[in-house]
Amino acid sequence: MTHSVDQAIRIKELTYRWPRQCADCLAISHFAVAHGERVFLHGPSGSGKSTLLALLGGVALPQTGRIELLGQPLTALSAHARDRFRADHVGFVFQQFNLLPWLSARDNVLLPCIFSTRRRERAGDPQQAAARLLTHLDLAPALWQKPAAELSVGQQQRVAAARALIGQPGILIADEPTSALDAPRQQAFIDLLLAETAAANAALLFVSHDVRLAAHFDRTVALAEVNCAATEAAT
Ligand SMILES: Nc1ncnc2c1ncn2[C@@H]1O[C@H](COP(=O)(O)OP(=O)(O)OP(=O)(O)O)[C@@H](O)[C@H]1O
Repeated sequence: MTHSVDQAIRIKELTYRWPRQCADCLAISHFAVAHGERVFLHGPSGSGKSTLLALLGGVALPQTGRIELLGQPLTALSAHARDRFRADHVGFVFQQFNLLPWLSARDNVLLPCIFSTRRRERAGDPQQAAARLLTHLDLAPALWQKPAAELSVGQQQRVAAARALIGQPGILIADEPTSALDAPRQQAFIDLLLAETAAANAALLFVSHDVRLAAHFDRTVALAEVNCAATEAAT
């Protein structure tokens, strides 16, 4: 995709309050991530990181404000169109992986290319792209045909990363993606994430508690710096 706008992620005057809560969880006047920029976002447990990612994924909608991804305002899209947009342009690595347990590791990686023609086209040969990513993530070929449910947690995390990266989405969002990996694999995982996002000029928003990882990224943001709801709740 040709990026005609300067920011991959742009949030303006956003507020979000969970149902039945009496205070906003998020109040962000401005937050943006440029194309090709790799941002490390951190904050304590309960500070709203996953809530922000749910909004960026279009799974929840803000009560006020605007979220633009690759120049597309998410709130202007129907639920179906948001799902389509996400499949085409956003790769997610979730804390809980969300792999389909009965599908093989390789078929899980190929899923975005089934749901999105754009991802399939950008992958070139999807089978080869899946093999390349799984190899870079050090998942032995003997495991590629195994159902995801029979993989270790660390192996599932790597499959989830390959699935997010296949077909070069313009935005990659990773929520605690290295929590189940040992130190050498954490490093390999982050190296691959950075290399793949650089190759695609994709924006990377990497969320983690582990601030030791921040040094790998272009910019570090504490959610409390941009979330005024946190300031209000704390005063
Ligand atoms: N479904 C929900 N309904 C109501 N409140 C919610 C819901 N999910 C999260 N919250 C509240 O929103 C706030 C932010 O939660 P969130 O999960 O976004 O934090 P987090 O920073 O991702 O935490 P963690 O690092 O522990 O995953 C918390 O106060 C939480 O209780």
